[in-house]
Amino acid sequence: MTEDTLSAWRRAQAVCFSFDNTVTENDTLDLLAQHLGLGPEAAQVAEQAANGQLSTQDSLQRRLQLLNCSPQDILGFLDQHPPATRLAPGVEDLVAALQARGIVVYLASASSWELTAPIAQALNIPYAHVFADGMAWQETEAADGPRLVGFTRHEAASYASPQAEAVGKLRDMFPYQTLAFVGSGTTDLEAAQLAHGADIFIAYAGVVQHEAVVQGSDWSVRDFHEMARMLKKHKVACIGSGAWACAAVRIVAYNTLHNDPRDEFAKEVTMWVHEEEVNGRKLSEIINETHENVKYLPGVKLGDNVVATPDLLEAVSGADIIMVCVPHQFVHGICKQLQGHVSQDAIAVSLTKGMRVRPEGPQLISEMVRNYLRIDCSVLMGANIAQDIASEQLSEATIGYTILANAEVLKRVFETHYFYVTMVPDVAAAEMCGTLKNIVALSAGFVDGLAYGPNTKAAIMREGLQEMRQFCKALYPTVRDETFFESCGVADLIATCYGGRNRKVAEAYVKALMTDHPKTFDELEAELLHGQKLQGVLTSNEVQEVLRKRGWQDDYPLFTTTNRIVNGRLPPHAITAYRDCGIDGFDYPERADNPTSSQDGARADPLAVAAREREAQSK
Ligand SMILES: NC(=O)c1ccc[n+]([C@@H]2O[C@H](COP(=O)([O-])OP(=O)(O)OC[C@H]3O[C@@H](n4cnc5c(N)ncnc54)[C@H](O)[C@@H]3O)[C@@H](O)[C@H]2O)c1
Ligand SMILES: O=P(O)(O)OC[C@H](O)CO
Repeated sequence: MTEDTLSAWRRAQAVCFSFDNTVTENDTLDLLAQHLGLGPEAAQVAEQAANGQLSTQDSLQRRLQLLNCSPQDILGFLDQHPPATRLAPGVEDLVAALQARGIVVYLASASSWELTAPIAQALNIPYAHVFADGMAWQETEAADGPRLVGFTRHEAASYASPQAEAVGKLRDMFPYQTLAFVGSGTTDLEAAQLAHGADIFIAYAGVVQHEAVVQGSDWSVRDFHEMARMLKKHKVACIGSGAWACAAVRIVAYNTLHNDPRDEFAKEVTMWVHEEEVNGRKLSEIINETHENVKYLPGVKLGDNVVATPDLLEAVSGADIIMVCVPHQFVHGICKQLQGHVSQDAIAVSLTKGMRVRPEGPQLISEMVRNYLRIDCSVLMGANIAQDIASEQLSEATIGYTILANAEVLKRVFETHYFYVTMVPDVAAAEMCGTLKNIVALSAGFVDGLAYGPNTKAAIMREGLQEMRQFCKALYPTVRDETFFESCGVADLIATCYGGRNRKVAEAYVKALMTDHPKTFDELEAELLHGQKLQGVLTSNEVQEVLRKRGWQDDYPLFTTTNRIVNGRLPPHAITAYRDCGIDGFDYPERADNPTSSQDGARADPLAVAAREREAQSK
């Protein structure tokens, strides 16, 4: 096999298998003849065909005449020869491996539909992907009931064989860039060699070996497992190495090593590290030596098969599953660097919670990845506190997808016994929920800082969820209500409002204000998170910019009140008066220099506000 053939096999978008002696380990009509006690006679006809004394069509007719069978004979045959007993060794695994990679599998049969369909079913090939003629029956005077007289080639058939017709139709119907055909007989080879036929022909010689067919093939195999082994394995790379990135990579690295029943993933997982020095050493070197990210997820072994690199392009080299998991303000810069350097066969999945605001409007991170890298991008969102997942506590997540086959691969790479993954065809809602809950987490943190009880927090979370849904629907009208009940929706909101970093820092912000030592969010982020990043403050400013530009502020009272508290325009206890967007006397006008840019992370100075409040109180 040449490099070109291997490359075509790995690129194939569709594979069409021939039937007899290819997916089955026998010729079905010969087996039927044996079942009816006519084996030697049928073998004689087959030999004449092989010697060129009979054409394929004539040999088929001769065998059917010989069989002279009834519908009951066919049913008896199917009963005694169940499909599973007739499959060629390894074909089931190969078909499953192809389908697992999103490669479409077809079956082109010169036998009849009635004999082909059970085999297709055993291989999980949908009937719509099966090409076969039906059986033609005729009442005869000599026999008591109808007899099989032929296969119903439809009148319009302009191809020499059903296999050729299948290849021709696939070419007409679908723009597959690479179509592979697998067969064992001369009609298979002819079908593949049609003008605009298959891109590669693979001779399967595990049951019968025709020298001319082997000679005419691009690749000849005796074992379907060899073809499965030659399929490209998915290689995963993670862009990011913070707390969640590491916890997620740890799952993936475990799965590629220990939980890969289809053998579809390369064992090694690459992780891009935003390089920094920790205790005088490069973090990427520490990770590669200790298999632990001592700064962002200390005490947790990631897996020996995780390879850290500070080189972004090296990280994605050869990867075809790209996880994006960096704080959202950095994704744009990273996408620009990756543009043109990512395999066009790759798929991406964003674990990042956040959005980008451009002059023309908001942009989902998945949309940005899709636009820059020109590949499909799903999202994985959910109630996923990194440390809890790293300690293998039961958790759930939601994959939002546009292409189901990609989501299915992602589900297999992420799901494990403590991490359950569901899939929804709703990228926008899943991603926006993950983004917006970070604002509500700040609101909840204010409530905690003020030491209010569960009723108040529940009220704030309820309103938060309502505004999250309203905002999603306003921007993406096709989002589905059901998505808000998935892990990415209400569950993530609950987890974040009780256990997240945004909540923690917002609580500390209030407590610091209430003592006489107010601190900025930046100071608290550095003090409490040790390098981890707070997303809620930036997101609040970004969302507020959208609300302001569209005149929607009054329609989102909790988001707006939270934003005013974050920027020091309202005191924290205004959170409980969110319905009025603040308390009379505290509703400071918008500042002209309101910092909303997510790129530089600039924020308003709440110290000035606290000073104003103290001054007002002392008057
Ligand atoms: N931590 C969690 O529990 C959690 C859970 C779910 C989702 N998320 C989301 O995942 C995303 C990533 O968060 P995380 O927890 O993995 O990270 P983190 O907050 O733990 O760490 C911050 C990361 O940003 C990196 N960084 C700093 N400056 C950078 C720069 N200029 N360019 C690129 N990277 C830089 C740091 O090296 C570090 O890896 C965020 O959107 C977050 O909301 C986090
Ligand atoms: O710690 P937070 O507030 O960034 O939230 C973490 C996760 O998003 C929770 O699912």
